[in-house]
Amino acid sequence: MSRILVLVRHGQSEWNLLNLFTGWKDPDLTAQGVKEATAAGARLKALGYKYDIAYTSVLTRAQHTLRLILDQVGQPGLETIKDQALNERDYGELTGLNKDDARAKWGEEQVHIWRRSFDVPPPGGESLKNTAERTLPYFNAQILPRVLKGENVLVAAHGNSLRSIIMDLEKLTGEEIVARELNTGEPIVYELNEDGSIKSKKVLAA
Ligand SMILES: O=C(O)[C@H](O)COP(=O)(O)O
Repeated sequence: MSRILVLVRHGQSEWNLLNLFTGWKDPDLTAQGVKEATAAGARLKALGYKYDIAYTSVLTRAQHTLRLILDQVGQPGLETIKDQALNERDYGELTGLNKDDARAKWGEEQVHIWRRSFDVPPPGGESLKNTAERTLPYFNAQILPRVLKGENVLVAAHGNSLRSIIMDLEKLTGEEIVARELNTGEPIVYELNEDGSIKSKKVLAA
């Protein structure tokens, strides 16, 4: 029984490339993002796992990443569940703004607090803590039980929705998780024990 859980942030999106706060907006992958997702799939294929189910958000960049990975691992028809609980954190009024323009307007420190504090939400948006309040109930009710019963599960989602899940899995503090950067298209492969603790963890870096 292998109990594999793969978490992967989508490949580079059009708005990542333009340096815009994205949140719940729905840009697709860039050509570079397509390459990253395809390469992530090839690295997963080399591990040789077969997956029982996949989960993703309702946003195009995560779904497209998942499709490219499933093609690579030879499971293009795998059952996939899409849920907005896995969406990126909502960036509120920052959505669509250039990150450098936002720093010029509100100051470097304030923008850093909005991006990397645990519980200070940007105006009208979600903090990482607020994001965890929707991702974790979903993860613990829908995704984790499938892994614990011995299935292999792939999750393609977003920097901050995945951070909130990683925080819980790895038992990190708010301070520790906000310091963790997730690269686009870089799968993290966990093998879990029966009680949900981590047996092994591999980061499949490019
Ligand atoms: O929504 C966004 O803009 C990014 O995907 C993540 O943003 P961050 O680097 O500020 O967490």
